[in-house]
Amino acid sequence: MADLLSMDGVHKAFGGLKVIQDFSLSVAPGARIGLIGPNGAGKTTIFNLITGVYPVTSGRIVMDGADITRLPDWQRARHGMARSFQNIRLMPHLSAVENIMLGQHLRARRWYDQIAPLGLMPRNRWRADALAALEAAGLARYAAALVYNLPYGVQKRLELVRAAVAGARLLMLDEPAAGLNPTEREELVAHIEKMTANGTALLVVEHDMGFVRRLCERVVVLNFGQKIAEGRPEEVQRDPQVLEAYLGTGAAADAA
Ligand SMILES: Nc1ncnc2c1ncn2[C@@H]1O[C@H](COP(=O)(O)OP(=O)(O)OP(=O)(O)O)[C@@H](O)[C@H]1O
Repeated sequence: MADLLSMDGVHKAFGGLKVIQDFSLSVAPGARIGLIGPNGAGKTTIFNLITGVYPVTSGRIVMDGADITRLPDWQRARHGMARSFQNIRLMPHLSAVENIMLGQHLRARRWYDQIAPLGLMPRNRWRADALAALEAAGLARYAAALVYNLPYGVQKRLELVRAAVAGARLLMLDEPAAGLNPTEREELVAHIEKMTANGTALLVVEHDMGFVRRLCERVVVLNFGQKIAEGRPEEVQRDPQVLEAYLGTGAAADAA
């Protein structure tokens, strides 16, 4: 099957500092991949290179057959990638349903969606669709609530609904489990599984290996900007190079 996303021989340097070296990655449609590694290994930089926050120094990034290496970030989003907990941050002073409608706006491609003034027919249709998406996600009771009044775990789930209505085929989650209690974490795992059951691919940066094991069938390990291992979570966790990379860090205990 053709890759949804591929990175080929990607390098990134900030001045003289080589942060990513010869990194390649293939994400098939519907794949669920965890990106792990010690602090400062380059995980967030990989997300920034995929989404176009930073240009690559060299190498190539292809999304769904299109070379996106030199595209600005907003054009990359149009190719169906959404990054949660960063560039699709919720608007706290809008209601849950209004936040979901912002996601729909991202997807609006038809001419009448683009030009119709807010408040007319498309807006009503978007509201109905947004309510349906909240209902399907089990979050309908929060539709009218202002986001800043909602529990953190619910806010994270709302971000996923928004990415889904924006038509994301690749969902990139940056430390989704951070700051969640065990119950919220379980709810988030169940929710992510539900939101990606339609074949949305998942790329997750996460320190919580339990969370990664639950969600991902494949794990890529970065250390000092280089890929040092890739495989099923249980294989990768036994890899001597991976154990070495984690030695002496807080994550070593999780990875063991
Ligand atoms: N804009 C920048 N300018 C200079 N150096 C940068 C920049 N962004 C990241 N770096 C450096 O790149 C390296 C990788 O950072 P990155 O944030 O990608 O790591 P990470 O694996 O996400 O770490 P963490 O788990 O701590 O979030 C670090 O040495 C960092 O200081």
